Amino acid sequence: MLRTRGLTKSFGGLVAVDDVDFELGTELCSLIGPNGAGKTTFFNLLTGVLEPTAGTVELRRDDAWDDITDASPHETAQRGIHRSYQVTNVFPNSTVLENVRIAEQAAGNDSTALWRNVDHFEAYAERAYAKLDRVGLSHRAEEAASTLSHGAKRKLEVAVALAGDPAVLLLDEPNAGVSSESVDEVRDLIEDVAEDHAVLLVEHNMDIVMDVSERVVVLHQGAVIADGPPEDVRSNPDVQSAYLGGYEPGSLDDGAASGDPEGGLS
Ligand SMILES: Nc1ncnc2c1ncn2[C@@H]1O[C@H](COP(=O)(O)OP(=O)(O)OP(=O)(O)O)[C@@H](O)[C@H]1O
Repeated sequence: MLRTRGLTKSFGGLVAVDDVDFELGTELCSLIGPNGAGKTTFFNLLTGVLEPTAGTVELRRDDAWDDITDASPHETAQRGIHRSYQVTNVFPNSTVLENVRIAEQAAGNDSTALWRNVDHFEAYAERAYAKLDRVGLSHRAEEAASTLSHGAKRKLEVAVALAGDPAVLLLDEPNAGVSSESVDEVRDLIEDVAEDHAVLLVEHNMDIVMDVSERVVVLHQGAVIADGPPEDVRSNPDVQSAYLGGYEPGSLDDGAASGDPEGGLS
């Protein structure tokens, strides 16, 4: 579906992503690692936000690999790689539905014609409504996005990322800042969208990662130090010393495996 070869990004003397060979299939794969490991930089390279120092990014289309290393963020989105952001990134004064409809319109590459054609407008609104339904927000469709709780805004972000029906979804900490009562809903949402998308998930909550992932890739100082099923990664001594630090399922209340050296979920 999506692969990198020798992908590298340096910022001056700092190698943030270091010679990464990675391939994402039709699966739910999590990318984990301590703060500063290079996860966000890796997402930025996959989506054209940053240009790599070296290496390639390729997307599978039919039976061939397309080189998208130099594609812009807009082009990568058009080609079917969508992303949700670590920081909430919605238009607060637009309605919940408008936020997704605008994304559907942008994905449809129909941004000017749309305003002249009522049928198109309604078709996009319908698709947007379906996305809201999927994330459990259709009952808030007509409210301003600013009125949503933080957790509901994260769901809206996922709905925006679903707009245009991408093949690949990159979810950057969809659970960040979500209240503890809503964690299960976010987990269910991640599992649901993985039913029909290839998903690469960055998530610091190890209970979620170990529960939902088919595969876990661990970055440390920009390099991949482990790649495999969650149970293998969890027991990998290199991963334990670089990141997990004694993590046991359900131990998050103790602050283990939070990615934050001082404990607690970041
Ligand atoms: N634009 C930039 N200029 C200089 N250094 C950067 C830049 N972006 C990231 N870095 C550095 O690259 C390294 C990797 O950062 P990155 O944000 O990718 O890590 P991360 O794994 O996403 O961390 P977190 O879990 O805290 O989000 C860090 O040392 C960071 O300070």
